[in-house]
Parts: sequence; structure tokens; C-alpha cells
Amino acid sequence: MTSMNEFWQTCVRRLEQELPPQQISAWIKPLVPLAFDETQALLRVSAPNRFKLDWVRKNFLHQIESLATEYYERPVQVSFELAGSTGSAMRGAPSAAPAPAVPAIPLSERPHMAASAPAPGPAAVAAEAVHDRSRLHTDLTFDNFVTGKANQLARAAALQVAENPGVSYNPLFLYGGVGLGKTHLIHAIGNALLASNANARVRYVHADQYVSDVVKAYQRKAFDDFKRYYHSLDLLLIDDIQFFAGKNRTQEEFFYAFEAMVAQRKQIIITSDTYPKELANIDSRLISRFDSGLTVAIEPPELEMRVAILLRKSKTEGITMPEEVAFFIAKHLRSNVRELEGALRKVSAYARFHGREVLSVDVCKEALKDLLSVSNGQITVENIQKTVADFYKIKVADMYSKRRPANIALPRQIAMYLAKELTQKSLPEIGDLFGGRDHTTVLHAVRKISDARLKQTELNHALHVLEQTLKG
Ligand SMILES: Nc1ncnc2c1ncn2[C@@H]1O[C@H](COP(=O)(O)OP(=O)(O)OP(=O)(O)O)[C@@H](O)[C@H]1O
Repeated sequence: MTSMNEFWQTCVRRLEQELPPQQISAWIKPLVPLAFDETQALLRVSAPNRFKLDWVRKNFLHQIESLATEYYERPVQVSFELAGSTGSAMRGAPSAAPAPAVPAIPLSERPHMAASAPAPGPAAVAAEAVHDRSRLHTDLTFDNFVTGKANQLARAAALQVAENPGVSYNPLFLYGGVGLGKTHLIHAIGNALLASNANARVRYVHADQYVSDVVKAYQRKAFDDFKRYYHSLDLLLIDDIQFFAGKNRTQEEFFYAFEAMVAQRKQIIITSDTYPKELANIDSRLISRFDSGLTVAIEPPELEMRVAILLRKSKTEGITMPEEVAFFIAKHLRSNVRELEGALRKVSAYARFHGREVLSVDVCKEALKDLLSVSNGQITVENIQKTVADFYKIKVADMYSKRRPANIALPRQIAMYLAKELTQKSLPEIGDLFGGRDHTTVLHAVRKISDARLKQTELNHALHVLEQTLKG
């Protein structure tokens, strides 16, 4: 038996001693351990549906993490995910595989709870059914969305749309890099709308899921049902629309859904990793539709906001985090909120394991050793190359390669420009680090980008985001 399976058996036995049998059969038995990642000390566990997933995450995460930490004799993080999904459930992006009009989990399938258990009442169960149908994650609300300069416009637009769906901005198009809160914000809009109108037909869908719904409708010859379902929604939240790239049939279907919904003043909210005109392999008709409402960016959080996020999240998790500790983490981890959440979980698992009730900077240094060594505050050319390559979704290797297509040449010139701007390196040194290029090539890139950023708003915005990411 693998050590993971052995752990799981031990874990279930231990929980059986602590919890009533109904809770064990309702929540614990349906869980399946998937894999234990030795290097990250991360245990992945699947839950059969979103309802159970939310519930176990809320109520049993710490218990299971403590047991795992005890068993493996080092701090272990547990990540729950939906059975059949590949991504981490921490991302809050449900990716269950629904046929278009999916019924909520039948009440008969819902677990029966012991009186002493943290059980949802009938109203909560009904609300869960609505949320299950909408695929909304109830934890992602405006209340727990921390605001700062980086996201205040996006939040204001989102609030406006939640209050007046279909009227103010349609579509609302939110874009920004990974882990900056786009998914959170659109769930918040859905949750707010359902709170004010429980009958509203709301649906969150990840673009990937929409693509697979189209494929299923195609295979089952069920396009009428598919259309009827999507066209009948009051609010459609579609996440990561860049995944539509090259999927022509999906784009066509979405175009019809879009036209039908907007004509009836039904609200559409779209997120993407970039602004509409920059979307690759998406039909220009769609791009112009995306741009016809309001397009707002979410930028990487500034220092104060990162601190506020850490303080807020630690409080929610019941962890005492002094401000200096929050500042320490926030100064070192700058790229996105998901990274901050990961750090917080690591630190708290470490502290629990070592019996430290109050977190200190030393505990953080120790717990985050690996993360901190990568981002030790120094801006290096390697750092710039990696950040720019990630941003433009090209390979880091293309920074040194001789390839010259425009989608590579421009990011490479941007990276050279940033290397000159943010490091002490000379032009020849930078040239060397970009695959042995001549210093005149670097000079040309620096001049070209500094001129272009004065004239092109989008380029200037991209540079601003990159500088912010690199500088923190
Ligand atoms: N402003 C914020 N306040 C509180 N939590 C936040 C905030 N922004 C992001 N988060 C949290 O950070 C995590 C990542 O955010 P989210 O999944 O919304 O990112 P995203 O922009 O959709 O990223 P991706 O493009 O990778 O899907 C989530 O757990 C979310 O709740």
C-alpha cells in the first residue's frame, strides 16, 4: 500500500473517533486521495461534487491537514478538488462537467447530518441548491474582496453591474494576469445578484467548460437545448475567454448567445488574461462585441493591498499574524493573490506543526524558504526574462533564441528595455544575457520601447503591470 493510502486509512480512522458516523459517511467517505506531491508536501484529495467540496474545505480542511502533518512528520497542505477536474479547487473556478441544463444535486442525495454536526439548515440547503445550479462559489463575495488601487475600478464596475444587471455595462470585460481576483470578482457579482433576487438565472462557466458543452451538444445533437439554456440566463459569467482561441464552432455559438442575451438586456461578464484586441485567434466580430461594453483591468496588488489581503485572510483562517509578518511576506511575494494565499497556508501549516501560536518573521523565513529564494527582492535580468515571458506566454528560451516572429521579438525587446531600466547592467552585458546579442540591438530595443510607450496606451499599461510585478 502506498504511504498516501496508508495515511488516508489512518486519517479516516482518526476522524471516525472524533465525528459522528453520519458525518463520516456524508463527508469523509466520499473523498478520494489522489496524489501526494513529495516536493511540495501537498496532498490532493477529490470530492464528488461542488457542494461537498465547499463543505469539507470549510469544515474539515484543518483537521485533515493536521492529521497529514502528524503522519508525514512535516507540514502538509491539503488541496481539495472536484472529481474529474484537473486544476486546483483553490482557484475557486468550478469545472464540474455539466450538460447544459444541469439539475442541482437532488435533495435525496444530500447528506443527513447529526444534530451536533455543523449542519446546514433547510434554508441553507435550498440556497446551496441555487448556488449549485449556478456553479457559484458562495465563498467569493464582495465582502471578502480586498480593495486597493489595483482593483478599485474593476470592483466599482462589478458592483454597478451587480446592482443594475443588463443596464449599465454590457458586457463587462475584466482582464488581468493570473491570480489577481478576476474569478473572485465575477463570483461576487453572481452571489450579489442572487442575494437580491433568488430567482435570477445565473450561471458561472469556465470557458473550457463552455467549449466542452458545445462539443457535447454537437455530439448529442442537442443544440436547441444548449441554446435555450444559455439564451435564457439573466447573468452569464464566463471565465478565461482566451480559452476560446481557435475554437471556431464555440465562438460561433457564443456569438449567438451573446447577441441574444444583450438584445434582451441580460448581463454578460467576461474575464480574460488580456484585453479584447490582444486576444489571439478569436473572431474579430466577437472581439468588437467584447469591446462594446466596459473593459477594465485588474492589476497586481500594491504592497499595502498585499498586506491587507494577508491580514484579512489570516484573520478568516483564525491565524494571529502580526503586521510586521504580513509586511515581510508582502514585500517578498509580489506577483499575485493566489501566491499570497499559498504562502499563508504554508506558514500556518508550518507554525501548527511546530506548535507556534503566533507567527514571527523567523517562522516565515523558515516556512517560505523555497519561495523566498526565488523572489529575494533582487531584480535580475533572468527575473525580467521570466516575468515578461510568462506575461506574453512565450518560452523563456525565446528570450535568447534567434527566432524573430513579431510575437517573440516584441516581448524580447520589452525585456531588454526593462533590463536597462531596472538593473545596473550595461548594454553589452544585457546583450550577452539575451543570447549574445550586440549592444546596438539592445540600444535599439530600449529606444524603440521607450518611444512606443509614450504613444501606445496598451503598451504603456502592459509595461506598468510588468514594472509593478517586478518591483512590488
Ligand atoms: N482582492 C482580493 N481580495 C481577497 N481575495 C482575493 C483578491 N483577489 C484575489 N483573491 C483570491 O486569490 C485567489 C486567486 O484569485 P482568482 O482565482 O479570482 O484569480 P484570477 O484572476 O481569476 O486568476 P486566473 O486567471 O489564474 O484564473 C482566490 O482564492 C481569490 O479569492
